[in-house]
Amino acid sequence: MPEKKLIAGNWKMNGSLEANDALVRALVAGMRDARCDVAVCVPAPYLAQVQMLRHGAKLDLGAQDVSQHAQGAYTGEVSAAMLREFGVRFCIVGHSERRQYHGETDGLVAEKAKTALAHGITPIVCVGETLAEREAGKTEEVVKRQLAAVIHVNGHCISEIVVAYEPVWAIGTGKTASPEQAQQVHALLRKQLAAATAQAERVHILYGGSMNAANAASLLAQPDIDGGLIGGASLKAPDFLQIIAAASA
Ligand SMILES: O=C(CO)COP(=O)(O)O
Repeated sequence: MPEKKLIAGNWKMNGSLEANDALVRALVAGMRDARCDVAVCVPAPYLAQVQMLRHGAKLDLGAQDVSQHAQGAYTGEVSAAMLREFGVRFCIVGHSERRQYHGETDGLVAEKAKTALAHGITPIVCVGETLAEREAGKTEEVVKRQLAAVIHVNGHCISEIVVAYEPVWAIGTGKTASPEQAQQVHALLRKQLAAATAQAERVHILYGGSMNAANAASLLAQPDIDGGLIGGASLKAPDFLQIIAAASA
């Protein structure tokens, strides 16, 4: 497993100048002793604000999506080069909300991951099954297919990605995968990475889906859970700081 765990907040479409200011100041003040890596993935209009607020702190900046195109006539899109100008280190790609509401396919997600890597941004590649897929016994098939698309496109630099296992049925529902359920899938993903790179042990595989202050420690204790991608609980500084503390233990 990687040397340090990674705790990444996904703010989704939440925040305001005022709320972000209070949240980031509280995080920066509260995470001085963190022994894990910490990032917040913020809505694009707030990148400049958070870049300024985090100045000098160990808090890394992330985005929630990136265009697969370099530049040009793509109204509404944000390029990887633009993200780099704001000091973005991570970018979520293929979140289930983008797959579900914006029709993102495995192929598109792989293109986005490739574009991010080409610009020195670490893609946080999200995979995960829906409830119907889990109940049909298709969890393994689905996550393998989603990860395979990214491995296939990225080839040799696959060890530079972060993978996030986010079972769709656990996102924003308060239903967390049990540590054993999550570990089972994480171990499968690790094995799949190991078939593609000798560096699979270095790759962070994060768990996401109703991770919170109460359940973080037991999830993070699993051998193949190298951190978390946290939605709701990343919007409350005390909760997010408790998760950071659990990952620092
Ligand atoms: O989708 C998620 C992170 O990307 C998880 O969201 P919640 O933590 O709100 O369930």
